[in-house]
Amino acid sequence: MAIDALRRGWPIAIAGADGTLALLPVETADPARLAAFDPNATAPLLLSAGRAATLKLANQIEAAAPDAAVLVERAPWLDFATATALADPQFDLRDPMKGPFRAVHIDAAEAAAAAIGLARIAGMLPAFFALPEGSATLAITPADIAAHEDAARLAIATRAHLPVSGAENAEIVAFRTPEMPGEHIALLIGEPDGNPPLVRLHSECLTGDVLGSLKCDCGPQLDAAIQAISASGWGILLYLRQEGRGIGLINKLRAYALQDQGFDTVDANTRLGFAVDSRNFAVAARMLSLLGQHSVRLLTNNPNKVTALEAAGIAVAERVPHILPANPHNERYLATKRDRTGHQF
Ligand SMILES: Nc1nc2c(ncn2[C@@H]2O[C@H](COP(=O)(O)OP(=O)(O)OP(=O)(O)O)[C@@H](O)[C@H]2O)c(=O)[nH]1
Ligand SMILES: [Zn+2]
Repeated sequence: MAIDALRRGWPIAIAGADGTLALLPVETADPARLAAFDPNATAPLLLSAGRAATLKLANQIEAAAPDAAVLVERAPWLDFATATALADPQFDLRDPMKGPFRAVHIDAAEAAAAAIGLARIAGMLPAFFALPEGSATLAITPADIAAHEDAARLAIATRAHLPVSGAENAEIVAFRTPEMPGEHIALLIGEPDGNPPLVRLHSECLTGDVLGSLKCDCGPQLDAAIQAISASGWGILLYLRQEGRGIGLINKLRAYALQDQGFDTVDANTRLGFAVDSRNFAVAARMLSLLGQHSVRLLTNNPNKVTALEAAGIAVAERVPHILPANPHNERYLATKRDRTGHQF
């Protein structure tokens, strides 16, 4: 409901333990909606720290996590067009920013943090006009927002035999929660043989998986995972609906536009105001345990996947490298993964 409202450019309110915020999303608002929401033009701008640091907003923000909340004072000249330029990095290089901007204290810190998280879940830019709101307003809570990604709420919805080109003996199992927009999928390949299954956690990548994008390694990794699992006798491919490392397709494509300007995959995420990796691998652990698997051999080059799975209660008996040949378009992306996000190549 809240995601729907934000996409339509409607204000929402979030009631946290330390206060409530009424929020109008910058991405889908317009000057008329802003005037209706904030007739006195006093609402400060809620941004994320990554975005604020990019705008050279305040020194102390450099140290904050990229997806921490920052409140920017509403200077008289900070109109809707300026707010859009602050929210959306696509014009950063073209339009030098106005300023100076000043960060102000956030009273409703829990609601502010939840708002930044909700923007990511909704696949939108993390930027809102924010007004303090009395307790009479109908508001959602941070817990309502967290429920969207609560692995414990996942359940198996249905399962069916699904022969695929790389593995004829396969079964698809679909999972969902009441809140989450997308369904996660497991593809069970082969017959259990008493050994821990060979498992691949594949995060959705529409551009790579469906269109054959050469910018990343996802498409070839998907095909190779099915082949490797099939060849190993038995195992499980989890297809996780965590497009763009959890920021959604539109935001990933915004990150690609920044990469066209020369930023790498890490800096592009930060400039947009997101963490480098927003994925929640507790979801994968929950799926495996619903499938009765508590120990796996994991196909990955990403040590964070091993750590996250183990933290969520799944033993990783072995990490099996999953390295595919580079091409001229993804060479830099793979080098960035090696040099900046700890991937082992
Ligand atoms: N935000 C963002 N996401 C990207 C980019 N390139 C690829 N992705 C996403 O990254 C995810 C792919 O990561 P994976 O291959 O599952 O995992 P990994 O962390 O690279 O680790 P491996 O298991 O070693 O492959 C998918 O959700 C892609 O959509 C990018 O430049 N920006
Ligand atoms: Zn990809």
